[in-house]
Amino acid sequence: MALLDVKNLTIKFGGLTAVDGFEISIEENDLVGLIGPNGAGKTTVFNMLTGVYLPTEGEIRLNGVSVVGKKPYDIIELGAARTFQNIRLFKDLTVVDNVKIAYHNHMGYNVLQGIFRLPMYWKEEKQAQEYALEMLDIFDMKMYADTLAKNLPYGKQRKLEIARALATKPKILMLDEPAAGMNPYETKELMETIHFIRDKFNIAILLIEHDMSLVMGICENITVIDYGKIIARGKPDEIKSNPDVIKAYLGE
Ligand SMILES: Nc1ncnc2c1ncn2[C@@H]1O[C@H](COP(=O)(O)OP(=O)(O)OP(=O)(O)O)[C@@H](O)[C@H]1O
Repeated sequence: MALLDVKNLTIKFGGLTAVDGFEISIEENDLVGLIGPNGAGKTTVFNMLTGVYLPTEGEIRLNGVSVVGKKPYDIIELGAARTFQNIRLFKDLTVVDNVKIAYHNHMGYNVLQGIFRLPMYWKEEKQAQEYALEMLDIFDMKMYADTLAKNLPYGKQRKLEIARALATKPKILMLDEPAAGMNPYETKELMETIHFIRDKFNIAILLIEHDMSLVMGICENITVIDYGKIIARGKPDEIKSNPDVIKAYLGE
């Protein structure tokens, strides 16, 4: 059974079919890319996979469980985490608190234990703090733990968003243009980090990206969409030389 199995995923906005019959099957530990020209429907696919949009048609199964109609929070609980094209952090919280918040669904203390600061509360808070610092360490960001998120440079805010998504302990991580706005050095570093977290946490990663060097450099398999439809799927080398893909990108 595939970790994520998507069949005939379709969504219509009024007269526009933004995604039309999208299909993908992702296994544990896969590192795959979703690419396509501007407005092709990539983010709309993510929005359906994560419960932000309700598909007009189609099926999405995560570990065998149908997630169509489920709320984003429930889909996170089932093991799918994502980042956004436009960074969404709690900008007035510290870096470490941003990560701790994501870990909260793994904490077991109840309201009373929390209000009265009972031992269970302290034990779990300590665990959350340690876990969050461990996440930050992976991204080489431990030294920013007490910095407010809004004061981080752009590239580090992007990394923090990934660290926060990882802290929900997903089985699949969906990254929406993680390298957007990064300089070439930051992009290269990010490629290494993405590879590293896939191996360390044994998770699958689905990546939307405009930066071709990043997609071609790390993805084992790539799906290309244009006007909401799949036009190609294959290994990076096959995609690079596919005439339909070249045509879509050059806008002939
Ligand atoms: N809520 C919505 N209402 C109406 N149209 C929408 C909505 N969300 C997306 N669309 C349309 O669906 C199409 C696909 O948009 P989407 O943002 O998924 O493309 P994309 O491939 O992610 O583009 P980009 O690379 O520019 O981010 C576009 O024509 C967009 O205008």
